[in-house]
Parts: sequence; structure tokens; C-alpha cells
Amino acid sequence: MEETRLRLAAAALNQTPMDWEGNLQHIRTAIAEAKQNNTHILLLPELCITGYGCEDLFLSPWVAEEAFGKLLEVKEWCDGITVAVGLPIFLNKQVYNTACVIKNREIVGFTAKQFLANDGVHYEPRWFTPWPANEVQEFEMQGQKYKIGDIIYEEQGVKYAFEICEDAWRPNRPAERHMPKGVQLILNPSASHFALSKTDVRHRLVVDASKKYRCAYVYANLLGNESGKMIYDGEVLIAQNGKLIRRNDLLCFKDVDLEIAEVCFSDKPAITEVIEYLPPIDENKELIAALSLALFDYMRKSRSRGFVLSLSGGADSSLCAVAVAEMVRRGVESIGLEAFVEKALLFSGEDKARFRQLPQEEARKAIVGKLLTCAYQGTINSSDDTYTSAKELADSIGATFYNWTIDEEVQGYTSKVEQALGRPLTWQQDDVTLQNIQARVRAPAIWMLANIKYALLMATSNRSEASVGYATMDGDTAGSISPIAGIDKSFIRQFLVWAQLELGYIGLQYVNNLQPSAELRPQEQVQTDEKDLMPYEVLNMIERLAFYDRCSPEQVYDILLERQVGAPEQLKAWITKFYSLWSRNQWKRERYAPAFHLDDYNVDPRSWLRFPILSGGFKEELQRVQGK
Ligand SMILES: Nc1ncnc2c1ncn2[C@@H]1O[C@H](COP(=O)(O)OP(=O)(O)OC[C@H]2O[C@@H]([n+]3cccc(C(=O)O)c3)[C@H](O)[C@@H]2O)[C@@H](O)[C@H]1O
Ligand SMILES: Nc1ncnc2c1ncn2[C@@H]1O[C@H](COP(=O)(O)OP(=O)(O)OP(=O)(O)O)[C@@H](O)[C@H]1O
Ligand SMILES: NC(=O)CC[C@H](N)C(=O)O
Repeated sequence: MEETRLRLAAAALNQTPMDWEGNLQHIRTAIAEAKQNNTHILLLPELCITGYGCEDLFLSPWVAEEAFGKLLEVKEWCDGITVAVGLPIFLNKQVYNTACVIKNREIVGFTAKQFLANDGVHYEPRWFTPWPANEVQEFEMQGQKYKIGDIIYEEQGVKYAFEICEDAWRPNRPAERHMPKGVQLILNPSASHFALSKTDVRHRLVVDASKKYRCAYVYANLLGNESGKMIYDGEVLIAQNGKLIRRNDLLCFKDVDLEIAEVCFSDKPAITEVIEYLPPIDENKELIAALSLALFDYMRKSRSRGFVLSLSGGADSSLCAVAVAEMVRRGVESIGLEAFVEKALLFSGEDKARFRQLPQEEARKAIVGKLLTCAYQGTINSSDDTYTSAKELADSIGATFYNWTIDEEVQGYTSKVEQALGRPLTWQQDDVTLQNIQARVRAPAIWMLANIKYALLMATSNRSEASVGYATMDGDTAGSISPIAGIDKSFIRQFLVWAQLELGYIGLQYVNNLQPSAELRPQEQVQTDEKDLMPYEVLNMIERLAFYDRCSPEQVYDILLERQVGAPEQLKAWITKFYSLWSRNQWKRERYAPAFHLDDYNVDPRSWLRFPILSGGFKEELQRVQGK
């Protein structure tokens, strides 16, 4: 039996759109590490020269030209190795999303993506043209001729070809056609966004393909918060004939994360009978890993000097605070304290010397103290419970904490308007107005802190609130990032219990005993979110059915009735409230600060879900629900 052994490597890279210098540096580091390890073939992620998230810049011909120039630089680093590197190619007024194969400093060819990602957060057909199956063409660039298309390559007699990210997610994927042609190795450069539990799907896609197509399958994803909203987990997978050979730790804080495996190719491969799949995914662990890396990358890539947070002691702001503490804990664990503080780009030599002298936990707290500034901004409607919760949490993680009240400012605005109108504002007549002024008055001072510190102001809205507009525009929505706007409230509440018990955030014990409340009405009215809206579990069910499963209002009603979520009249009321508030508040969703995509869907019109700002508001559909 003929046997060939190849050392195959794949590297996850933390790239940034149009950061030519940084992106090339990471590519160069990966190539150097692969060469040191005598690698035959190194796979790098999709579009890693430009970055995947260049958006409409991909339509500018000069961007592809610039990328081609960078490719020629990369080529020179590839002596004695084959490297697959991604970039856009502009040909006949079309842009192609390609993987270029460089072998020993020669460009062998460009494989162009055949299936463009166009669902959820992906909008590739806006920029790229899909390449037709089986077609190979020649093109000329800077006086040289190159091959582009559906190419089969060869390394020491082993035939290999590509599936570029989405290519692998379609039924008639390229591997179907490649296997009969004797291809034994598939390379998949990807930019596959993070979503809870998605790694399981990806793992199946790769390992199942390696069995079905009797091949070795190498997969390299991007890593980190690349361009603001989408997070990449940096997954690297190497599998063969149904068996996983390598899988790295996901969501690390490195710039380059490389895995290598020696793979044996033979005429008669031994195919795994029963594939071993991943154990169930712990979504709490995944969430905090993704959120903390997303915050770190956002902070350093935006050159901001930490975070400012209006900390109410409620669930949403507490999660934001814990996320920053975890950013420091996980970051230090992933790359070490020295590298972490260096990479954060904001600490002085004096700071660094101080951190070095402290025991690890103290050092982490001292870093949090510099990176996170919180303020409790109470009113007469605030409770001692929320103050204690905010203060204890801030102290336990080492955050800088301020406390002041805003009643004077609320009173100032209220009396001005009362004078102008010539009447007092009352809770009977002006309920929402009197609530909103409190939320709004919290914005200017907290913005001041953010300005003073050159820090990012965290807006704390979650996805459930965003769906129904349960937030005050320019009040608690004020901020420069909305880190948790992609996560629903029920998930947040169970996460905080888990974080207290499993991650040891004892400061969360107070919030975990509180009912979510805006604390905007007088205390005797005992305001809770769920009294104002509906149970969060129900709200989430309606939201998912309506916008993820794409059911009509009537279908939502029928399903909830069958699931015995509530009595018919109660369900009708909840559904009517949800759709009415949903429609009325699209404008608010358009105005949220940039939010991370974390769950398998979100309600952000600039990433996952588009909806008209002005609409009929489901009037007829809701009448039909009422008539049931
Ligand atoms: N289609 C449209 N396009 C553009 N603007 C539109 C609009 N429809 C209304 N508007 C504007 O929107 C304004 C109303 O919006 P806004 O002022 O934000 O307030 P609004 O949505 O009326 O009320 C805020 C709600 O959020 C709740 N809340 C507030 C703050 C914190 C929390 C908490 O959970 O802690 C909860 C509060 O209890 C209340 O139910 C209108 O005065 C109008 O100017
Ligand atoms: N007393 C307060 N001090 C500081 N910030 C506050 C205060 N009350 C509200 N906020 C700000 O307004 C945001 C919105 O309040 P909201 O009630 O939706 O969230 P939460 O208080 O964090 O959580 P929960 O809804 O579980 O009480 C808070 O996250 C916080 O940023
Ligand atoms: N870049 C891509 O083609 C991504 C699409 C693919 N379906 C994924 O989410 O992983």
C-alpha cells in the first residue's frame, strides 16, 4: 500500500479589516511557526489579508489591488512550505473571494468561493460573485499569468482542493465532486461567526465530511472580535476518515493560534465506524468566553482606555461588570499577565510595575480597577437592595465605584416643564414621562466619566428589552457599545446564578435574589419588568417563534396554546402587546450602540434582522388572533 505522510497545519488569526500591517504580521508569525515545525501545508483563514469584514470596501477595486501587493510580500516568506492565504480578487469588474496557494514562493493558483454566505449576519452576494463549479480560467495581474477557479492541487502526490467556508455548508458542496477525482485532502479557510453551540455543528460538518469523502479535512477559522459585532472563535480542526485528530481551545486571546498534525495518506484508508461527537456544549462557559474576548478586542482595536458603566445592581449592568472582570481573568489566563497588559495598549510603565509586584488575584483586581469605572446613580425610587448589590459587586471585582443621586437634576427638569405647561406632572397622567426623565438624567454624568477616561460607555440593554423597546432612548440606551443586546433576559438571569456558583463571583449573590425592576416608579407601586411587560420566558418564546422560526402571529398563538403557556385570553393579550411594542420600537433598535452577535440570532437591524421602521404594526393579523 502506497503511503505519504504530510505535516498539515492550520492557524486561527485575530485580524482587523484593513489593518495591513497587523494582519501581515500575524500571517508572517504563523508561517514562521509552521516552518519551524517542518510543515508541508499551512492553511490560514478566509480573507485574512484584508480581513473578512471590510464590507462595502470590497467593492472598491483599489482594495483588492492593495491586497494583491500584500500577497506578493507574503509569497516571499513561503520558502520550503505551501501556504493557503485568503484575499479578494477583482476580475472583469467582479470581486471573487479566493484562497491563494503559494508553494515555495510561487503562486500556484487561486480557488474562488462557489457558495456565498447570505443568511443571518452574512451579506456576501452584495460584494462577491460566486465562482461556477468545474471552471478554471487564466488571468493576468501585473504582467504575470495566474490560474483561478475550481482547481485541484497536489502535494507529494496527494491531491487536495478547497471548500471556502460556506461552500461546506451546502448540500452540493465542492467535496462531492472532488472525491471521485481522487482528492484526499480538503482545506477549508473560514470566517464562521460565533454563535452559542455552533461549534458542535461545525465539528460535525468537518468530521462527517472527512468520513463521507474519505479524506483529511483541515479547517481554520478567524479569531476574536474582528470588526465590531461578529466574534470568531478561532476554531482549528484537523480530521481524517471520520476521526478528529486536532481541535484547539476556542476563543483564546492570542493573535495566532496554530495546530499541526502529521497525517498519513494511503490508497486504502481505514474509515472510522462510529464517529465520536463533542459532549454537550456548556453555553454559559461559551458565552462568557466570547463576550470577554469581544470586549477586549473592541477596547484595544478602538484604542479605548477601558469601560464606564452605570451600575444599578440589577441583572443587566451586573453582567456587564462581570464580563469586564472575566475579560481580565481569562485574558491573563490565556496569554499571561505581561502579554495581557501589553496588548491592552493603555497601561503606563508604573502601572505595569505595580501589577507585577502583586499576587495574581490582587493584580487582576488592580487591572479591573483601572479598566472599569462604575457609578450608582440613585433616586428616591431606588432601593437599598440595588445599592448594596452594585457596591458589593463592584468591590468584589475591584472596579472603581462612585455613588451619587440624581434627584436634583430630575426635579430641575420636571419643574421647568411643569412651569412651562402650567400644571404639575403626576404619576396618574404622566407615568412614562416621569420614568423616562430619571433614566435620561443618568446619561450626562456617566458620559462625562467616559469622556474623561477615554473609555467606552457600556449600554446595558438586553435582547428582550430591545424587542419591546423597554428602555429609554438617550437614557439607559446611551452608550458606545451594547455588549449584551444579543442575549435574552432569561439566559442572563440563569447565567448570573451560574457565574456566582461556578466562576466564584460572590458579589452576584445580591442581584441573584432580586426581581428585575426598572425602579423608576415610586417604591409603593412595586414596579417589576414582568408586571410592565409579561413573563420574560413568554416574551422570549414569542420573539423566537416570530423572528427566528418566522411564524405568523396566529401561528405563534396556536403554538403557545398547544404548549399550554397560558390561558387563551392571556396569550392573546401577551401576543398583542409583544407585536405592538415590537413594531412601534424598530426605530430604537436602529439606534442602539453597536452590539455583539452571540446567540444564534439577534434583533439588530445592522446585523441579523431587518424590519421596517414604519409599518402596519400587524393590525389585521392581531385582529385575527383576538378573534380566535
Ligand atoms: N417610529 C418612531 N420613530 C422615531 N421616534 C419615535 C417613533 N415612535 C415614537 N418615537 C419617539 O419615542 C419617544 C418615546 O421613546 P422613549 O422616550 O424612549 O420612551 P418610551 O418608549 O415611551 O418608554 C420607555 C419604556 O421603557 C421602560 N424603561 C425605561 C427605562 C429603563 C427601563 C428599565 O428596564 O430599567 C425601562 C419604561 O418603563 C417605559 O415603558 C416618543 O416621545 C417619540 O419622540
Ligand atoms: N440606580 C441606578 N444607578 C445606576 N444606574 C442605573 C440605576 N438604575 C438604572 N440604571 C441604569 O439603567 C440600566 C437599565 O436598567 P434595567 O433595570 O433595565 O437593568 P438592570 O437594573 O441592570 O437589570 P434589571 O432589569 O434586572 O433590574 C441599568 O442597567 C443601569 O445601567
Ligand atoms: N464566511 C462564511 O461563508 C460563513 C458562513 C457559514 N455558514 C458559517 O456561518 O460558518
